[in-house]
Amino acid sequence: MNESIRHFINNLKVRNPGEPEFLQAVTEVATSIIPYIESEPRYRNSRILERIVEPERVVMFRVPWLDDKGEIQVNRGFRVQMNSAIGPYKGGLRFHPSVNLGVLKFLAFEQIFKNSLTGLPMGAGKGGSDFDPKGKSDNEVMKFCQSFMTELYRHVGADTDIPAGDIGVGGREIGYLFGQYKRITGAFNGVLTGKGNEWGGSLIRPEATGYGLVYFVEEMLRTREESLLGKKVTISGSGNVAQFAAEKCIEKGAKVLTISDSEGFIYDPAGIDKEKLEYIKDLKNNTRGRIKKYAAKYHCEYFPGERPWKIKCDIALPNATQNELDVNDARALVKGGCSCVAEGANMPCTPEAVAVFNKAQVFYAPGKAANAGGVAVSGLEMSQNSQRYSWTRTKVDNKLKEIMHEIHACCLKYGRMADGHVNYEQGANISGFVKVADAMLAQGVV
Ligand SMILES: NC(=O)C1=CN([C@@H]2O[C@H](COP(=O)(O)OP(=O)(O)OC[C@H]3O[C@@H](n4cnc5c(N)ncnc54)[C@H](O)[C@@H]3O)[C@@H](O)[C@H]2O)C=CC1
Ligand SMILES: O=C(O)CCC(=O)C(=O)O
Repeated sequence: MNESIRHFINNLKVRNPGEPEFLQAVTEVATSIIPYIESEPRYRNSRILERIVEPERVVMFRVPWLDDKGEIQVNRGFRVQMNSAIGPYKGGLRFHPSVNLGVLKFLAFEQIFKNSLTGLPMGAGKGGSDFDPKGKSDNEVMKFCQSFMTELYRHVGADTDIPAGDIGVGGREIGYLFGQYKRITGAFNGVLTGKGNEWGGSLIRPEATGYGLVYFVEEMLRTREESLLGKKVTISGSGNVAQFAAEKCIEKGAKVLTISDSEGFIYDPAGIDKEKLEYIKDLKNNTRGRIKKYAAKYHCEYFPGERPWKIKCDIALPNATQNELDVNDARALVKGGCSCVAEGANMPCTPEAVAVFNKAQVFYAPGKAANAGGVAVSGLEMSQNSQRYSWTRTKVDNKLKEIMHEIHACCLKYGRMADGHVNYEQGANISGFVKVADAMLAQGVV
């Protein structure tokens, strides 16, 4: 680490105590951006990096609600409005007990570069609550969402800040949040994305993050004249991203061996086929049960409390949560012959794990590039809402493919190393940074 990077990170630590995930995300970006900025005095002199790590605004609020027993529950709500240089704040809401300000700042920070990479006019934000939807009735989730939106509505808007889903926030929650926004404001507009198709949603938005991830993997494989056909894939998570990543892998002729939840993973050596995937979707989206039920139904192994990275594979797709793949997992993957890791989740690989992949010259795609398909189709949902029009499934899917292709090209542009290896992390960081930095320069010191 050079002296300027060390100095910058030390200042950051002092200003953001108790926020390890935020420090991790910024350190990763600063390490590739600072050497670039040193060769571009206009960015250095206008202190773009110092400004970009400060949220433009943070809103934090009380979320009281009544549970099914009539007892009062109190949660904490947040919205981090990180950067609006290239468009209105845009990014998901996470409902999970681990949510705190530092986690949301890391996610909002990543969103700056990701949204920029999509090529669409979207700034960056992220929000959520420490509310845990697990084990709650539909009525309780609705009560919580209504209370959450009763404060959030004054800070968001179709042209100012457009939230969407993330962990614990899917179609059900977006519906309750939208209903309450409409009730309070009287406005039916595109304030949220991930809406249902009947009320302003875009076709392909539910699929977009997982499909986009697989399109990105295909782009990487194509540089080695390879395809997904016959490849063994391990996947973590069993939520929105994992389900549709698995679906697209199966469609492309790959064999999906694992899927997981926060209690453990299943290993199905015969491969998860379409029918088994439908079972997983029903289990997770409707009955909201645990993944171990899959092992009982399909007579395969279940590993309680473990993550799937010890299973030999060609491609690994971490699709659950941050820091779920550590240095030992990375070593096990490399030893098992894995040659491609693409992040469906945000920051699932620790920095030490990424170092192992780089050293072994394994393809490694950071989430801000590989999972950008979700927010990209959210951007397309905003365009359709502005036009008061709905595009076909094929049109949205083709646009998603084009966007993933372009993001891959951006990574190549700034990430190609002297030995020919592509550092996708560096490529994504610099490419995402340049557009936002130029917009900030043009808009003066604000
Ligand atoms: N939904 C979207 O469009 C996008 C999501 N992402 C990221 O993808 C990841 C997954 O999000 P979704 O699939 O939307 O959420 P989800 O709520 O649908 O599913 C989350 C999955 O992760 C698992 N999980 C959660 N915490 C865990 C933990 N501590 N350990 C192990 N597993 C855990 C859950 O069991 C579940 O299978 C997150 O990192 C999210 O930020 C990134 C881009 C867009
Ligand atoms: O679709 C969106 O606006 C949010 C997606 C998201 O939260 C993410 O990219 O991590």
